[in-house]
Amino acid sequence: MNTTTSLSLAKNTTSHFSSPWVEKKDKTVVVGNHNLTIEEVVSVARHGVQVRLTDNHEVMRGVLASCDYIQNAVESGQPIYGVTSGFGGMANVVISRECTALLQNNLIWYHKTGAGKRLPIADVRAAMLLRANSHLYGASGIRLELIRRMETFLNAGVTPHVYEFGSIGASGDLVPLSYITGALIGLDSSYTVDFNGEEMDAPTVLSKLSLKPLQLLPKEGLAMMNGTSVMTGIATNCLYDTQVLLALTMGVHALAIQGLNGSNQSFHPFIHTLKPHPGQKWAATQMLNLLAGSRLIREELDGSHDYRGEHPIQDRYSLRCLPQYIGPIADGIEQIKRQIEVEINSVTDNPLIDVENQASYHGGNFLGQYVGVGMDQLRYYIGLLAKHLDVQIAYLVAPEFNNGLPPSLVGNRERIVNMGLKGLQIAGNSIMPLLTFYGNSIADRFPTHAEQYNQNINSQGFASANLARRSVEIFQEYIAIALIFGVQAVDLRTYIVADHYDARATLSPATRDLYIAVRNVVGVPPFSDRPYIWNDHEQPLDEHIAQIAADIASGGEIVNALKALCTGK
Ligand SMILES: N[C@@H](Cc1ccc([N+](=O)[O-])cc1)C(=O)O
Repeated sequence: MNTTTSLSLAKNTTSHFSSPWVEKKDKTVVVGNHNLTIEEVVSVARHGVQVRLTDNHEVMRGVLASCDYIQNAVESGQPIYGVTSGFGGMANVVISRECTALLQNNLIWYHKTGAGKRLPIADVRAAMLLRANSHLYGASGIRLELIRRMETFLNAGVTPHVYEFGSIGASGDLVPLSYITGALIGLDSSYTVDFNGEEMDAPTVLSKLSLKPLQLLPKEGLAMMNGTSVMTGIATNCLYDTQVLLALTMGVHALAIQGLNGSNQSFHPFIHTLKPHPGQKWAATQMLNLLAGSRLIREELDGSHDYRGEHPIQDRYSLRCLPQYIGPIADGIEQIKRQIEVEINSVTDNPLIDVENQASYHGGNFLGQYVGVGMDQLRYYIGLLAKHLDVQIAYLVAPEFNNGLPPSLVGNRERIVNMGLKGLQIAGNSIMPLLTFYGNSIADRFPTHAEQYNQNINSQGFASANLARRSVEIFQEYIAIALIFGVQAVDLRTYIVADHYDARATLSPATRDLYIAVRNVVGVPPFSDRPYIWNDHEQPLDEHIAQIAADIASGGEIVNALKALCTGK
């Protein structure tokens, strides 16, 4: 078995994400100490960071003792759900000792009902890591040999094919996890995997890893499948990406405020200590940092304010109320993060074995409601962020409100046939409603008759997480569009303030890095004699959107430009 085979995830991954701020050092992630972080999961899922099962003796002893407990229970004919009984709504069926192993292998087969597209590799990798972590609490009655197979698969770059439909998030992710289990044990050649970019059947990949097909023992199939690991893996990746997108949203607003010649007074700490929600205070502080040193804003932290001709004496709400609007979103994302961290470090299985007291308990830790509700909320927050950006873009393009910028941010006004960013705004307008639509909940829409009325309450957590992945992908495109508006606006404002178009000379230091990163990524360096976009026929904006979105998705230059400011809220 070669667990050190180097991975080439970049070339074969079907994931649309890459990790932005995860430390990409060659650190091994140790599993089983009950303290996995979101960043560690992402580093394994996306960057092929190696994993190692803990060598903590207590942990290992617990795993062995839980297996012994099951063996004794089978031998003594104890009635235990899913060990000596049938499953779900057929749990009244008594399973004889002779049939207990067959029961587990059969469980995998009849859940071979996945449908739709394959999940991204990064999500399945996260799922395997979390399943192994769950089992190492020693409450599941599953052999170390089987847990080690997940370590081996992860380190060798073997990723089972899992499908996007099949889980109601009630008994955890029975169907998706059955595909992982079938591949781990080499149940049949119809279970297939991605092996560093090559498609292969499970028995073949096992032989390449010098592993033999495994027969499941009592409880093992159930222990593998009865949990939230797939939806939680997806949710972890989505949550991580959303934190980055929140930071980028702040960066876009900081560009827009400078483009609009907005005031920094509304971010004064005096205001926010009088309404001290953590998210609101965070947003105000971030905005002050993002705007510090700018030549394009109204510097009014000293409390000054002047009449502004025909314009109102204070900024409109999308600027002035930014901390109050973004605050609850930032707080909400923090709350989801805490819940996902607990879910990551949980035993999501049933029945659970208490080796110390030689007892087992029938319960429902496999129910993915925290993930279902959390991912519903995540998509809702993304929709709210998009709505705010859409308003800011509208503000930038309207000459009635934008404090002297050209209509639709036209670059070359000498050329009459020049419509500026009109088409770009329309493209953005086509995306924002989708994002608020994706903000609809799914946890409250469930099939009431699921599985003979056994799973009659269910989370839809897997569907919710899959929708969240899509929402994140769409939001990445939307932020790309918003960044183009921000960069063009600050160039045009620079011309008003400094008589040239090179905004590097006028922007705050914090947003200068972001501005330069965008210009680098689209391959249009700053000029002093023209803004980013000059004539309509000179700029392939669709290519620019794609380049920026790809950079964001891969955690590139644009994301790194905001790293110092927006981590560690
Ligand atoms: N999550 C279920 C496990 C389970 C339910 C249903 C089924 N099934 O096959 O319907 C299988 C397994 C429990 O522990 O009660």
